[in-house]
Amino acid sequence: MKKKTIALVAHDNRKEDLIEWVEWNYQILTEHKMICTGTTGKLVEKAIMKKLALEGDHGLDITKLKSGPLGGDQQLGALICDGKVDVLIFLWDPMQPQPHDVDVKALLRISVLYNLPIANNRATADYLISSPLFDGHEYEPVVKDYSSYINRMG
Ligand SMILES: O=C(CO)COP(=O)(O)O
Repeated sequence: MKKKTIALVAHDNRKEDLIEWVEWNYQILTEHKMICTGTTGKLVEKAIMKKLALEGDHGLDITKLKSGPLGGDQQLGALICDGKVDVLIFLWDPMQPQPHDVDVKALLRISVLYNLPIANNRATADYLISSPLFDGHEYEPVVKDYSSYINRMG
């Protein structure tokens, strides 16, 4: 089975939700690579370590980017442009304005542009993680052909 790279991101008011979801799904998640924005990553790592009763140098495949408002969303967007992310679980907060709203919008836009499977709420995250395409299958999203746009002369 080819490991997928799962990006996990949650705004502060949605972190509890994401961690609960991670606790439900840690067995599947730990079969893949995880990449998170900074604070989310620390919480995800802590939750999985607790589930697996791990300590210290745990060997989990989890990358922590910068915190979202400090550029983590943009780092993740760049990885998506480079085809380095397979799935994005991004529980964003619909009830609170974010100081980095433009970065959030950019991350969502780039995810749609590259036809990335994205979940912005737990129900969709449940559907994604239980899809046969999530575990055990290769899946290459079809990306629209932008060559005429790339080759335009202005
Ligand atoms: O703000 C975020 C996404 O927009 C999440 O960042 P943190 O995981 O660092 O809290």
